[in-house]
Amino acid sequence: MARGEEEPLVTVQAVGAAILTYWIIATAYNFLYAPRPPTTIPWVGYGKGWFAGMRNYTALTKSKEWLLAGYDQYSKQNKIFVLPATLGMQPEVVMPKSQLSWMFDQPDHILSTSEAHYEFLQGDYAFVKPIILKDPYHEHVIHKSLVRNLSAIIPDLEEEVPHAVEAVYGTDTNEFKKVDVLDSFMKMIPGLTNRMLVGKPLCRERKFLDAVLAFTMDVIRTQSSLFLFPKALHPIIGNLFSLTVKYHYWQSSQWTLPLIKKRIADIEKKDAGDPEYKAWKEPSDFITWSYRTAQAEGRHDEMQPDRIAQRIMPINFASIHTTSLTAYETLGNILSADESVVLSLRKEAHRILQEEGGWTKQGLSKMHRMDSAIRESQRAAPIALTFVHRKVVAKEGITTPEGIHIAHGTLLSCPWTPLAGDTDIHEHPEQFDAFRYSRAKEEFDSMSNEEKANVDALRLKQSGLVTTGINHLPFGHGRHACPGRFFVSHELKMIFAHLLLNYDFKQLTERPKKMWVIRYQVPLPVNIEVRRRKSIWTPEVQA
Ligand code: HEM
Repeated sequence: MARGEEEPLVTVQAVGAAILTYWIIATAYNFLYAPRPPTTIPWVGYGKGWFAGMRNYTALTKSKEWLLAGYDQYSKQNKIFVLPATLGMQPEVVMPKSQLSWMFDQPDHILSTSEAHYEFLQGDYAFVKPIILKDPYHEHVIHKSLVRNLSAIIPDLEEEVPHAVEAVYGTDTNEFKKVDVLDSFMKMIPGLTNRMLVGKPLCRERKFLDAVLAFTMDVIRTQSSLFLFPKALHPIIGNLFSLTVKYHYWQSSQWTLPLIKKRIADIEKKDAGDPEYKAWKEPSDFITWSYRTAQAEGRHDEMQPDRIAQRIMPINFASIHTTSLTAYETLGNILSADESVVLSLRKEAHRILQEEGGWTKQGLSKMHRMDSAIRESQRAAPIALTFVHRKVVAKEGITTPEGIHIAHGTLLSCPWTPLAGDTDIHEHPEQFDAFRYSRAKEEFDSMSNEEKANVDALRLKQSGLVTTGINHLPFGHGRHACPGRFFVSHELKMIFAHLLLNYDFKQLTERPKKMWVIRYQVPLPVNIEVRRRKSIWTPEVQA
């Protein structure tokens, strides 16, 4: 530099260094002040101290190993332990099986589900407005209405499933088509979910479905990225990420708002006794359920069209990825199992369809084999290491049955993956045994009445896809267990029945591989070959 020339105060390097320093300090501050489980209980991972904490933070592929080790060492002795924080995720106090019922029994003002969801899903930014997850009224609506209206939904699904399947798997009866399994379900499920949420014809509008799907991806991006940023930066970064959330919501609302407004106007006319509406029957979908529930409960805020339109989005979020992943695991598992599995499932679907003349609630409840194959897939290929989180919201904290005090703000969880693979609970848990849960039921069905009298039929029912329990947590358990699971059960059975009866599949040579990053299974691509059959499968015309 020439003499007399002054060095600029602000250089690119100086700004970069300042940002990096701020980042490190703010992240360390977060790390220090985040609610920390007591150090008096065991921690798995590299340990509890500062240095160990930093190593835990960056150990992206270790959580599974740690959780399994903690489960063997502590859960089996009925003790809690801590799964450390990795990459901005909170540390979790993992509850042993013996304390799960206690955990599920705690009231919401002591252990909160919605607070755990709010924090995990970055509710300040990820769902258009914070109120959507702060007061999850859509969950209340689904809890109250979905099961009650299932019978009406079945004929809708029966009509929608062939449409959704054909749009993705095609109708070519000559050539096998290569299909990416997860991608295929991600294309099918939104239409089916939205048949229940907004009805036909909107559930078939590709631009609307694309907006909804883009929204769900925005949520995942916002939620997972914000973990990487210090909390002090969330108002800036979170609001930036939420721009795409708002944009895709806005796109979807161009379709939903006119429909909701028209529905409300129709309902008001019907309620006012308009003679033209005497024969009008309000459609049974999420729009009507939301409006009617809010009306009955005097929730004027929840009767507004834009609020109902916003509430459609988190339900789509709760449905699309979970259902698609479950279907992906199931298809991968049944196609890589012995060929007799597909044959057995086909025989069952064909028999029930013949008996019932179409899909009915009764017929679907008799699909024991398919029910078992889906439930077994959930067990054999869990999508997350720990499930069903609860946040301690009691200001004074909570004391566990072991007598350990856990502070306000701490996260509790259930060790789902270790439970699913526990040899004390399941015989040969490493195997995918498609009919693990249906053999006893089929045996029971073939018994005489005298023989049946000696069997605990209730126990048999408890191994159904929709039955939750401390040994089976893919749909959660207790008051907050997934209210969508009854819909999912019908939806998936109809999809698989339709696929197996109308399409041929080439078997997979091995079970799809799994990869775990932090606490989640990353679905690796599974490609299958599929061809439309010339005629529906029957035991007589198999080829
Ligand atoms: C295979 C598909 C699905 C899986 C694996 C699944 C899983 C779960 C789990 C584990 C929970 C409990 C979370 C907790 O206790 O912390 C849950 C809650 C919930 N699910 Fe699902 N879900 C699925 C599909 C659906 C569908 C289709 C809907 C809507 C129609 C839905 C709506 C909900 C709602 C509203 C809640 C919150 C319940 C509450 O907190 O009270 N889910 N789901």
